[in-house]
Amino acid sequence: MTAEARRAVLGQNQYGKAETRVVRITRSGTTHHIKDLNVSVSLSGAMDDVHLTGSNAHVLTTDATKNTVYAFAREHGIASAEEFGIRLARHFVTSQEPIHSARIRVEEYAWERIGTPDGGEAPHSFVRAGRETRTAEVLYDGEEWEVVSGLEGLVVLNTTDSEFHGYVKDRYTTLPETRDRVLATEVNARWRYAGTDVDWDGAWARARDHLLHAFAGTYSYSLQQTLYAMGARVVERLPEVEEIRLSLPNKHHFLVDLEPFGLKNDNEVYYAADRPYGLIEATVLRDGAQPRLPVHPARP
Ligand SMILES: O=c1[nH]c(=O)c2[nH]c(=O)[nH]c2[nH]1
Repeated sequence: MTAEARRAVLGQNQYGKAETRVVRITRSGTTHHIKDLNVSVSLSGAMDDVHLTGSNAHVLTTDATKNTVYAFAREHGIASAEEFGIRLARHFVTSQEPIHSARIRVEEYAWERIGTPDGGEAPHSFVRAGRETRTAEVLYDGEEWEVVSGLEGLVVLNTTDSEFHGYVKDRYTTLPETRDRVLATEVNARWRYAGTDVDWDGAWARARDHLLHAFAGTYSYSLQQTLYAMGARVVERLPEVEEIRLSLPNKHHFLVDLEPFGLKNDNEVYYAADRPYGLIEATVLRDGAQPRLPVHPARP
């Protein structure tokens, strides 16, 4: 086929401002509150012309979408990442005819109040809470809503109650079987709600608690089994959740061989390897629910 005969056509497209960092301070007297978000806006609709003809007549600028994030933070405050995402998505789809759907992704960085020497809390001093981030993703097409909440970077470790044995032994298998190992992972989870009538902060906190309780409470024969227990606990205990997808890197802790130094190592000294790592991923659904969470989510 000649180059002239091969015609290109425009496929799926979206645009918007990615990673707008917005920090909102709310002051109630001398006590201050902080919300720290990274917001990505992604819009789709009647956007053929901008790609094909050079007409920008349908284009709400990415600059304006960024400004909207800041203006809404001022005007409406940020009650939760989900509520803020819903407000933005509704605004873009209902205020601009050519925009048919909006996807808002939010990462939230948690700040905790710094304690005071007398056991109280400083009213306006904060410390960033670890590496963990809360995530929210809102999709609105003018009719249907999809809200997916999640968390990333929640690092957990069990010092026992983890075995791993009975696996396939091919000619390349060298891993020793173990009846007692350290099990550690970084929990990356996203869960999809059935609707939008949800107590976003409460549901998020309950989901996080259930993930932690299942990790701590499961006697594990593999990280796969622990993953399923974590996902199942969230789906079974939170009626508003349809499905959850977990991505768990196995943060291997290898026993160090101390025999060259004449020392025994009875599960006491480990080498924490950072790579490569096993990557265990699965979706857990409410029985009968449609799987809609993408297996490979786009970033940001
Ligand atoms: O929990 C585990 N699951 C695996 O599939 C696996 N593979 C491996 O080498 N170690 C582990 N641990």
